[in-house]
Amino acid sequence: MTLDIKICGLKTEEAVAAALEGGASHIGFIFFEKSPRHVSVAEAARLRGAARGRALAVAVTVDADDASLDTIVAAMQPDVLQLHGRETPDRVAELRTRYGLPVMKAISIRDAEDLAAIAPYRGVTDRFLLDAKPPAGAELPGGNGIAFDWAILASLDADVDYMLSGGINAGNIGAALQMVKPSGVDVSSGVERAPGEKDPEKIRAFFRAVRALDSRGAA
Ligand SMILES: O=C(O)c1ccccc1N[C@@H]1O[C@H](COP(=O)(O)O)[C@@H](O)[C@H]1O
Repeated sequence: MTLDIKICGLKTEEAVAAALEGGASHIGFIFFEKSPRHVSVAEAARLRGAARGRALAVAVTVDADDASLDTIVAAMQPDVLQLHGRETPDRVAELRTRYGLPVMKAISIRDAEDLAAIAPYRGVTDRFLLDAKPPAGAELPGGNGIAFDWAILASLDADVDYMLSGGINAGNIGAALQMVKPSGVDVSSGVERAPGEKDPEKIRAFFRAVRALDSRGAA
């Protein structure tokens, strides 16, 4: 199975181009005003245009209301909705039906007990995004550049389809994929030069690191 790679928090044409050239399967746009990666709906719509047919565009939202989601979906036409807040299973099911789009529900992980949060969403989310739990007092529910202990995932049921997220970068992707077998990985601050500023060279380095694993049959 090929590993999906999502480069998240894109704000510039240059960064989108680097992600597409690297072979990203997904590109993510953040609709969360407190984030340094926040983009306007119009900008995301423009940037995702370049990727149409090359990578799936993911709208990342945090407890967004229907009016905001209607605007995002109509203007940007995402391929996937990433729900990165406290959306309940009922809300996830409702949004999946309302927009007819695949949904990826983010679950925050710090300890093995956090895996219990997965079960209520089985059957209502198309895929999980397993991300590190933000530190106490953090403003952002994701994009904090923190990895969790991937060994925790050893007890996960084999049929849980997930992207691995949280503090992934070119330097640790090899170790991560030796330990766990996600269907995809999601990278944001690990390919930045400063919060919210993607570094095309770091994006390229990330893809080189994945390809090196691929040639050893590890990805
Ligand atoms: O990146 C953000 O600013 C963000 C804001 C609100 C919700 C989610 C956000 N990012 C998501 O978190 C993962 C992990 O980020 P990182 O690699 O640890 O920096 C990222 O891929 C986004 O999906």
